[in-house]
Amino acid sequence: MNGKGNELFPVFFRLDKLRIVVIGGGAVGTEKVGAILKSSPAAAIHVVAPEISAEIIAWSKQYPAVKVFHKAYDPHDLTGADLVIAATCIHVLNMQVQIDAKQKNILINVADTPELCDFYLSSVVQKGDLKIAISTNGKSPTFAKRMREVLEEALPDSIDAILQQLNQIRNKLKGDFEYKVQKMNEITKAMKDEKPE
Ligand SMILES: C[C@@]1(CC(=O)O)c2cc3[nH]c(cc4nc(cc5[nH]c(cc(n2)[C@H]1CCC(=O)O)[C@@](C)(CC(=O)O)[C@@H]5CCC(=O)O)C(CC(=O)O)=C4CCC(=O)O)c(CCC(=O)O)c3CC(=O)O
Ligand SMILES: NC(=O)C1=CN([C@@H]2O[C@H](COP(=O)(O)OP(=O)(O)OC[C@H]3O[C@@H](n4cnc5c(N)ncnc54)[C@H](O)[C@@H]3O)[C@@H](O)[C@H]2O)C=CC1
Repeated sequence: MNGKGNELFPVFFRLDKLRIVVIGGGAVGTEKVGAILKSSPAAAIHVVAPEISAEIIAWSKQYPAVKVFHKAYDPHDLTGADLVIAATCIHVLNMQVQIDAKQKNILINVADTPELCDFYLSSVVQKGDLKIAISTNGKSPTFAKRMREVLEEALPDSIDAILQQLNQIRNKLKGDFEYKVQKMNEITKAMKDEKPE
């Protein structure tokens, strides 16, 4: 393996509780906002740019927490933000947004400069409540996209039914933590042992 491999730590944000500010509303801004809304339709997203795509405008009408601001960036746009995505076509402007965000201790993704990112977006596989995030450590986003397609195809939609059943069992289990761990491990053992045909 090349170097130390992928050292990113994946987490899953509750975006209904956080505000995201996206600077830039062109092709990449649209791709990022679309990816966020696909996973988290209740995400509070402010998009700031002189030109904002028709798709983002449509989303701002469809999703109550998406707001658009037709204006050039200024640092006040970051007020109240928990996460920022800098996705303008102007490299020095993206760098300035990164400096401003760091000064305010806000986590930032700079679309054209992975080195300046505090976090990357991932490819996302979803089957009901099951969600799998894929990262290539920035090495090949296209590989991440293809891996998503492979997993979307390989995992049956019915996998969510298993998850729902396990949740029902989990909620009914009486006993201490150790007992629950042991019981849930027993019930799910076949998932690990069964080899696909
Ligand atoms: C580092 C990262 C930071 C971040 O943006 O978060 C980043 C950076 C960059 N992407 C670039 C290009 C492309 N990005 C995509 C697509 C996606 N990019 C996404 C994430 C990430 N992209 C993060 C790392 C993720 C990882 O670990 O792999 C995905 C997974 C999630 C999402 O964006 O929602 C989404 C797929 C979603 C899906 O379909 O499942 C495509 C393919 C396409 O659009 O079809 C291309 C063109 C082909 C190619 O380059 O491969 C460029 C060069 C720009 C230029 O050349 O000008 C940079 C900058 C650089 O690398 O310098
Ligand atoms: N991370 C990723 O997945 C990818 C990143 N990129 C990078 O993303 C960058 C953006 O590319 P595109 O979206 O295709 O450009 P674009 O030209 O489609 O959109 C640029 C956006 O920036 C806005 N903008 C310009 N001046 C501004 C200002 N002063 N304040 C606020 N917004 C301003 C414009 O109004 C427009 O909405 C490029 O540098 C490209 O290298 C490209 C592909 C994928």
